[in-house]
Amino acid sequence: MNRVLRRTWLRLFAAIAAGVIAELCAVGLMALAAWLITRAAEQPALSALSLGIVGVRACALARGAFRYLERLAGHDAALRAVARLRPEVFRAQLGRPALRDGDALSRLVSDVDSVQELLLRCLSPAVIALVVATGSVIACTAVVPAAGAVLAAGLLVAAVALPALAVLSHRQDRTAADRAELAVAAADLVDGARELAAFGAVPAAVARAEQHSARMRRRDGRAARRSSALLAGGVLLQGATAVAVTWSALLAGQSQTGAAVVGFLALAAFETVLPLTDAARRWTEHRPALRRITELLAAPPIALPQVNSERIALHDVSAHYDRPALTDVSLTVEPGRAVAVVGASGAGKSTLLGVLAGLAPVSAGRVERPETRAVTQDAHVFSATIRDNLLLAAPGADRSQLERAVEQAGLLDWIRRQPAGFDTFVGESGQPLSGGQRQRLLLARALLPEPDVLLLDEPTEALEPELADEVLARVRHARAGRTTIVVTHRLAGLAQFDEVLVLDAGRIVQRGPHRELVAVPGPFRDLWEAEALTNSAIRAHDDPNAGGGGATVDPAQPCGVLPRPDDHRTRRPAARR
Ligand SMILES: Nc1ncnc2c1ncn2[C@@H]1O[C@H](COP(=O)(O)OP(=O)(O)OP(=O)(O)O)[C@@H](O)[C@H]1O
Repeated sequence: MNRVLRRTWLRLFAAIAAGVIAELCAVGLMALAAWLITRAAEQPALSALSLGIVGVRACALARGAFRYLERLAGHDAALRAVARLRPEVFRAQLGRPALRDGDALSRLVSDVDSVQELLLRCLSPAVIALVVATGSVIACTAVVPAAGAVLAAGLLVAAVALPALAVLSHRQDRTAADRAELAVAAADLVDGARELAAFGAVPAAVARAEQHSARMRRRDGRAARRSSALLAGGVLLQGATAVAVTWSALLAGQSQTGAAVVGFLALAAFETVLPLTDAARRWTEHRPALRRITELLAAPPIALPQVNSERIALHDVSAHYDRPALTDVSLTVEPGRAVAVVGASGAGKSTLLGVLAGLAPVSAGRVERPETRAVTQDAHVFSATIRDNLLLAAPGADRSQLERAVEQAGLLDWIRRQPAGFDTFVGESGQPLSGGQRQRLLLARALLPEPDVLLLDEPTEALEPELADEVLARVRHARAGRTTIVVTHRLAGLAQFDEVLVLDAGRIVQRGPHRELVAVPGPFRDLWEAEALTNSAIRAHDDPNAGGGGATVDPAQPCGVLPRPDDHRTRRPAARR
């Protein structure tokens, strides 16, 4: 953090210096004005007042000019700091666990903005207040020592006790949490409107959102009352201290002029110190953001995978999100091999693919890999034509290449049926695609540039079993001789792969050609047998005359879908997104 802000400190120092001069001028202006008024009441010769008149004028002009300079230099410094910090923060985030939701992402953006707030509305006012208050106390003490002590006491309460109360009051303030809850409730109402209506749950959901809103209103009211009380307390303290300072000056034998000068000086000094209450509240509000950014920047950089190898090799690679997702995985895939990755849900298949693609965090170990193309489950379909979506991967591809890619992905017939063909507009603001169409479009886009290494995460998950097998077979055929790694839940068609990796709880528990894995007892064989039993039970249910019991496992036969105890996706026709 310091490294990023280093070049900012000088500008910020200049801004603070300008702020200090502006506030000292404001204090001087008040003190001189008090002197001028009380001296004028004594009706001296005009020449006796001229110095005071010039002084008031000079202080007023200088105060305005230096306040302007302070704003200019302060905002310049803060904006430069934020401009430098933002790319650093994004860079630090690269390679770390992906932020899972928009809220976290926007926090990353607003966290950086908080630094600007902290510099301009907390740090700068605090330093200015400290210097000006000290200067005012010294000046007051020089005129009347007793009054200086009273002023010091008053300022101390305003600078310490009121901000402390503001911090305490802010800690009790749950407005931010309430706002977040209300936002979630509102998002549920909007996004889930159809489901709520279908289940007759709209009134209950609206009532819940209204409860949040009412609670927030009540808490907002309480917070506003607390902050007004602190404001009023500050103003009362300011007045009481000014009166006490004036009084103590008179008691010390000062003239009315001297007493008025220190009294007004005290009033002006408070003007600089009272904003500390608000600064303290802001500090409490923005400090967590500063902590998050400091931690992110201080964390050691994560080594990104090396992209200079012909083959893919993982050496004792581990990957963590908030808990381990891959543990000590070692793997070599020579160029041209076709590898299938199977395993239960949450076994770490997508993470492994992400590591191979350089998209998932590596917390230990070493990755060697060539340039890869990866199709992740949440790959994006752009609001554009089918052609534009495809050309994104290979801008120079001609029509026959486009047709070949979509044919391999099993989408050519559907595109031909569209009136606009390849010019059909799809995506957010275009024609809605079914899960299977979307998935095949993404697959075609990945196949189009014919990459040397292609990583596919469940590329046929949303397709009907027969079509899924057909598409996978076409992909294998099209990719013959090129490295292809496919995460899949379907056991059918695995015989086409050179090797099958079985993952369990983040570790590779078995690997080898399909025929070898299925021939020996082990995790893969268990999955295979379980699948065979499931399939025969389904067949028996569909056709009671066919007989369902006593299923035998024939390693030569495809099994269908890999069973997962908690799996709902095998029955779900649409893609996850
Ligand atoms: N971005 C993430 N942040 C935090 N945890 C994650 C993230 N992605 C995956 N995980 C966790 O890592 C573990 C492995 O997840 P992964 O998606 O790799 O499994 P998978 O075998 O592909 O599962 P599935 O078959 O359901 O897609 C899981 O426990 C999952 O909850």
